[in-house]
Amino acid sequence: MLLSWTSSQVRAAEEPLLAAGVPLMDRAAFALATQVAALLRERLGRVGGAHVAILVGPGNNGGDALFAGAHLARRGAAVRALTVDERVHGAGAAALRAAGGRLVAADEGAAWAADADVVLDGLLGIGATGGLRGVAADLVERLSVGVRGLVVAVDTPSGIGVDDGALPGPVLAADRTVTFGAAKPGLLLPPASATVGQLSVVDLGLDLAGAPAIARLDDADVAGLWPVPPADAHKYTRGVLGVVAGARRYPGAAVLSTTAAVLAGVGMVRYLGDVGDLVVARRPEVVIGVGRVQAWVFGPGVSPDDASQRRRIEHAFEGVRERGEAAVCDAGALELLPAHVGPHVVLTPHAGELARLLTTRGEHVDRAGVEAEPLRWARRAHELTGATVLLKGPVTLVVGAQSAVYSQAEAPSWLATAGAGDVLAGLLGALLAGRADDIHEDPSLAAALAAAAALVHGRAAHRANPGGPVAARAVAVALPETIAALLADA
Ligand SMILES: NC(=O)C1=CN([C@@H]2O[C@H](COP(=O)(O)OP(=O)(O)OC[C@H]3O[C@@H](n4cnc5c(N)ncnc54)[C@H](OP(=O)(O)O)[C@@H]3O)[C@@H](O)[C@H]2O)[C@@H](O)CC1
Ligand SMILES: [K+]
Repeated sequence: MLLSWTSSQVRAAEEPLLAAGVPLMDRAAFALATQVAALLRERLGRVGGAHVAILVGPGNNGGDALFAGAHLARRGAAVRALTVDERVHGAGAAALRAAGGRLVAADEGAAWAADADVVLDGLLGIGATGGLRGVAADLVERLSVGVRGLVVAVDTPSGIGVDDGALPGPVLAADRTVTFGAAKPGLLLPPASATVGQLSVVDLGLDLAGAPAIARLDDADVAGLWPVPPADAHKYTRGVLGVVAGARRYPGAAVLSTTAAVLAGVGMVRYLGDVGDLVVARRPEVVIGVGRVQAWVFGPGVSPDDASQRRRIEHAFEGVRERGEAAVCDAGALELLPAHVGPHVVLTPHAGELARLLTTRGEHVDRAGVEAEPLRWARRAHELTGATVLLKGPVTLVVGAQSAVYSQAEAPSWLATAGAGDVLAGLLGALLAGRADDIHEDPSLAAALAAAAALVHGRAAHRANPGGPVAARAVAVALPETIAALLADA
């Protein structure tokens, strides 16, 4: 599991080590230089003679970059540091000069940086207040037009909202971010997370206190959460999922959500709706009609003005309230959500649907507003409804009980396709049904399961067609192998 910690938590953990004389900056800079040298060897076959540009801000972030530059200069790289402020980390600048590197003013070095093999962005780290200003902002705007080489961000892409993932000004998008001590929330949160590239965390031996801000599950976590049937399992002990989905106008959503649930390995799926004939023709495992269930999927392909589906969903919500059945509330069912539910109900809106849901509850926000501050609005929806909220997007965020926040970024952009949400709903429903008793005991588990479903959804899309277009049905079909691979590697 990747955990992230706020800048003040990181500073608090650094303090006792710095007081004890632990050379944190040396460690950070050495690890950074080692990674950059490896990238140069990969790209050019050598470090000697490579052109390395360093963007140097006024604080310790610039210091890290200068010391890393000194290491690279000693290995034969041609290193130029572009300064944006009169203040420059003194010892770092001296080390770079002693190693043969040069310091130049930003406007003098910008063209050289645009053509360098690697650009190290050490303008700002956790000391950033607001977006980049002045010369630093001008330099980044100029380089954002295009740099030939790789961009490596030092600790964070300079100028992101380190704790909230905001993009308050220009940011040079990185190919890789080498972050020190611990990941920071802004590296995992949209929209800033889109500027991070590949994330690498350098362990500085920090003893981080308090709860981490945001988590990202990995494959082993998901394998640990998966409801693997014991030897004496039968279909009812494995969980029964009720699915209220689809209509004559939207039959595909019913087929896709039930298919995903069956292929994710639930004990049984009961379908409620008007297209049972089509569902059974595609998935003969599905049982039509009412009966006892442990969890529900409401909403894929349901219009709120469909009176019969509406009745079924409203009736089923009584079971959710009275018997604590877990539920996925998706698409059309979001408009049928009762005023207040518990975290065992997982909402799965995209940004536009979340904006609508919030608006009906008195908030003033539109789709663009949700996209600019997704964590803020997912949190708000959790506070207002009591539900666990899974906000779909290029990065999926989950906010649940006990301040749980997850950020999952496995989905390829190809997964932004019709029907993908129906597959996610069915897959998540299968997980909720399979762990219904545990959710009963601890409703905050629903958030971890929602994050797990997002990871599996993304992995299944990769497996269905690595690096290329993928149809929703193919994602569902890839689920059994994807889950088996996760469990085998655990
Ligand atoms: N702590 C440690 O032991 C370790 C820390 N490490 C490293 O230190 C980094 C943190 O260093 P830091 O605290 O010096 O802050 P940093 O990010 O360099 O920026 C502060 C400077 O930027 C300026 N500035 C602020 N906002 C601005 C803006 N929008 N636009 C323009 N300028 C702006 C601000 O100016 P001021 O507001 O004071 O006028 C101030 O001068 C951390 O990210 C990691 O890389 C590692 O070596 C491991 C050990
Ligand atoms: K930086």
